This record gives sequence, C-alpha cells and structure tokens, in this order.
Amino acid sequence: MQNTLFPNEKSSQIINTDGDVTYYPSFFSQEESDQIMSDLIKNIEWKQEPIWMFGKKIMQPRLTALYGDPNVAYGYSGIIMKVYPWNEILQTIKAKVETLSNTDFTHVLLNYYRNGQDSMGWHRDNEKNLGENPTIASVSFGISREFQLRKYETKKDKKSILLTHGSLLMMQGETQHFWEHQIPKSNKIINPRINLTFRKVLG
Ligand SMILES: O=C(O)CCC(=O)C(=O)O
Ligand SMILES: [Fe+2]
Repeated sequence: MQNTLFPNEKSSQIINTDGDVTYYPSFFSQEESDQIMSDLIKNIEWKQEPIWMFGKKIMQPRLTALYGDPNVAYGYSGIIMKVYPWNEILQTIKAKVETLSNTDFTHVLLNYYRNGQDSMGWHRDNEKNLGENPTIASVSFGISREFQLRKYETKKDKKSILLTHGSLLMMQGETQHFWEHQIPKSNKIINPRINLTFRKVLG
C-alpha cells in the first residue's frame, strides 16, 4: 500500500478487523538504524524497574526508560516512572514518526531487551490517560524479535510478526480494545534489541 507522505515506504496491514495495525519494515535505513542503536545504548538512562504483579513487587525482565514532555505524569502497572526530557536522537526519531503518523506524541517508552531471556508479557496499551483509541508508534532496532498479537477476549486469532532493525509498527483505532500483544522469550537469541513506543498522553 502507498502512503501519501512517504510514497516510497513499503507497508503491510497486519490487522484490519477490530483494530488497525500496519507494519513498515524499512522505516529507517540499515546505516541510520546502526547509528541510532549505538546512540540509544549510550545516551538513554536505562534502568531495571520493579512492577506490581498479583500484589507482589517483581523486577521487569528488561531495562526501561521514559522520555517526554515535562510535567505530564505517566505510569503503568502500579509504578510512576521518572520522565526524562527529550534528547537529540529521540527528537530526530520522534519527528520522522510524527510525520508519517500525522500524530503529535508526548512520551516515548523505551525497552531494552538484553537477549532472548528479556521479554514482555501479554498486555494492552490501554491506560486511561492514552484516551479511547490511541495511536501507538513502535520503532525497533537491533536483533529481530517476534511480536505476537491475539484477541483479548478469546485468546485466539494469533498473529506473529518479526520486528526488524529500523522497522515501524503502527497500532491505531480500536486495536487496544480487542487485541493484546507480547514479546515472548526466545532461547536462541543472544543479541540485544531496543524498542521505542511513542504515545500521546492526554493532559
Ligand atoms: O518491544 C516491543 O516491540 C513491544 C513493546 C510494548 O508492547 C510496550 O512498550 O508496550
Ligand atoms: Fe505494548
């Protein structure tokens, strides 16, 4: 399918019922992506943070960081994360993602999966302060990881995509009502991956 703002951008629609998920495999070039990956490893305030699960405090199986507009609080799973101000590389990525999606984002949540043992369990990005039908733009760098989607109610209709170095995945419309997603563990993967999800937090 053709995108009017990025006529050369190849894309494929992953979900078009009860939501809208579109994948752009080559959003950034190989060279840009290599540069961005090393910049992010060096210049992001990575931390391993706890979350509350079933009344217990457990460490998340990955490193995280939150950047965005100051003075807009953003938290999930019982934690409030410190918001760091936009830095140069994040501003560059944000500008490109905003042009394609025609959305202004306030925050980016970053996840650093150090190897295949790092993961993210089934969830929806449905925090109240993202509004009814949030547009979420997810950019990936580093080793390709499997991203799975399935229907929230039935746990059926499983879809799987490999999110590659420099790719963009856009989740829009009613996706967060009807679909949940995860990054499963993999015993074979020994290399790191970084994912950025751009979000618009309503004030
Ligand atoms: O790492 C990914 O591709 C998914 C990240 C994600 O689902 C999230 O940050 O909510
Ligand atoms: Fe998510």
